[in-house]
Amino acid sequence: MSDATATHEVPETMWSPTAEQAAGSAVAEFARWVRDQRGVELTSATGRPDTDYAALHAWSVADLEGFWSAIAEFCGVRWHERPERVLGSREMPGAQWFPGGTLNYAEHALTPGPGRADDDVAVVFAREDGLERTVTHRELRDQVARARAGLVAAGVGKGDRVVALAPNSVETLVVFLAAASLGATWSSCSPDFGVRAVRDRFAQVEPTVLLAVDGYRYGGKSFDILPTVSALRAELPTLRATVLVPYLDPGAELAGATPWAEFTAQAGPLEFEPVPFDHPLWVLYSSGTTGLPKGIVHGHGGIVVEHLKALRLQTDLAPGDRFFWFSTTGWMMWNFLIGGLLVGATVVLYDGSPGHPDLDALWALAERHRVTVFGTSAPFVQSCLKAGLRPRDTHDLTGMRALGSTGAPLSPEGFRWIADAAGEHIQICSVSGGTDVCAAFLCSSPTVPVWLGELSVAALGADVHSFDEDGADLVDEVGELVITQPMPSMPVRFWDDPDGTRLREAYYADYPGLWRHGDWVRATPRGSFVIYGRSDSTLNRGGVRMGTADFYAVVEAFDGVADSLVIDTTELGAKDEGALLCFLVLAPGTALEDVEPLLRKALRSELSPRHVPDRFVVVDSVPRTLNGKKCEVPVKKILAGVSLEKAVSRDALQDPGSLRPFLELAGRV
Ligand SMILES: CC(=O)CC(=O)O
Repeated sequence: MSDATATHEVPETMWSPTAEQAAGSAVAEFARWVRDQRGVELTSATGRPDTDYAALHAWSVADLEGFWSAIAEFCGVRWHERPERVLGSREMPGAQWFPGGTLNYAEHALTPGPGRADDDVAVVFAREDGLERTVTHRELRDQVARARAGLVAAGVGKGDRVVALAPNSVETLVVFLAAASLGATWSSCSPDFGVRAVRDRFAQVEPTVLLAVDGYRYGGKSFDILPTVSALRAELPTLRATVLVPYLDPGAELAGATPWAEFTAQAGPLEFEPVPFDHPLWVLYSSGTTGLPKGIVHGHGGIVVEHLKALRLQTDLAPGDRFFWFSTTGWMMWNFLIGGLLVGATVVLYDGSPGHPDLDALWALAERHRVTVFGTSAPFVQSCLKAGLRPRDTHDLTGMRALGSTGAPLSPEGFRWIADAAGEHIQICSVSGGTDVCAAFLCSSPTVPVWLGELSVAALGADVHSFDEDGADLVDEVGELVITQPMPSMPVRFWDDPDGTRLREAYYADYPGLWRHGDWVRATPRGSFVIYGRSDSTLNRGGVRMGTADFYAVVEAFDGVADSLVIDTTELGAKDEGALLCFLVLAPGTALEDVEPLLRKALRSELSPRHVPDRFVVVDSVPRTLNGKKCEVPVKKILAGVSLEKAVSRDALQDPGSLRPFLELAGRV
């Protein structure tokens, strides 16, 4: 694959830790700890092995057992039964982590530890209409114990499934922790999901209890979802109870449902069922644009050690920090966000539109609640940039030390905007991984600089490679992102995939025994990475292949372009065979004639003449999944003549109507 943007020069440094910051970080403390406690002498050329991330990473993948056992001990994993060893089998798929060990996720989130006192705030909750609430660690434990008693009364035990059609709110978190404490398995959908999308997910896991709200607020409007909840209950015959949180209307009721107040009326004991390391903690779902969404099962232990590592070491999160990431309960970033509790940080939950009443809302929230680590998506950064926002001029963001971005590659302009408009003191943590591992393969470290347009490092314990088609390593060339050794948070299995066929097909078909993630990536000689988009939606122009992220970075840098979607129909025998099509959502007041010549010129000079689209087509909106990802592959299929039903599950989309122009183009309406 060629890479038209790679200059092979070291890009501008956007942020760099001071020597004191680096040495004072938890990751440096960990490096000193492994030297002192485990006798690991890191091979470092810098003279400061504790802040030499490359040396630590090299050890973490050369000695997986040593590394993950050190993480478990350094981060204080609470074993009930101690594991016999770290890795039983290391074969992928099917690696056996910490066999014999038992533990419980909820115990890690709820047990007081150094630096977190009972009366410290565990959770800050804010809703877009101004409703706010804080919950201390003591209150959170009490609430979880009550919900646990409620679940027990409903007959929930180890291995049962508890599902939630509920927002990013305190009640949702409480019931998740209560379910986990019992060894029950959790699954959640955001309340804006339609009945079919929720049924396609929840019916698979045959839940015992459903947690639901009466409605939600988004973009200044209230949405009553009681009809959805009723319809859903009718489709889930295994349900023994529905718990209703009166989230919008304090008087809301649903026949046959247990009101929240009644469900949590009993003060119960807070106990933690010890479960095996790979016992199902939750089921997440693959984006599910076609067929039934795949249920990705993660284990208690895998998530505990992965999130401890990611949050304590890579993010430097600790008690006293306030951790925010904009997410709904239908995206894995919710699961990652609440992991802040594992390291004693305060988690800041936000429910609503990130753009209501305007794009300032989350920056105001960050100031009001003194957020220290602020997470968002690359499209949100792009929107703020386009809107000309300068939050540093209107808010005190001096306490914000890191800004995380994910969901799509963050453009170089996005990096510049964060430094310029939010603050150059902020470490830009562009991270990439996926629902599949509920984690990032590529991320940041408090000991490593941030280079323009790059993800600073491969995560510790993640053996990340860029491979060519023959499985040879590439440096400074774009290849397939491949993980060559097991990680503890890889799926324990897919739901209802008894012989593992679907799991193998999803990740292990191309490079047997190795995890192919489906992203284009360039590994730089500095140890940093650049993501070029999904490898299954490549732009292939006369053999010159490029990820779509490059394309969007050029096109969406124009003020007149609000959103875009690029589809290369070359390889699909599509109706428009061989055409590169660029769909544009134009900003108000912009005409295609104004921007098209400029876009052609910019794409020609910044990418290549082959990447100038054959046609630009104006559309009202870009089809996105419920998690906000652009539907490149489904649209490509529609244009190739695949039937709508096979190309995409309409209920998995934010706005199924957004498909219409593509169906028209394919001559289907
Ligand atoms: C960490 C991630 O990879 C999140 C996402 O983009 O879904």
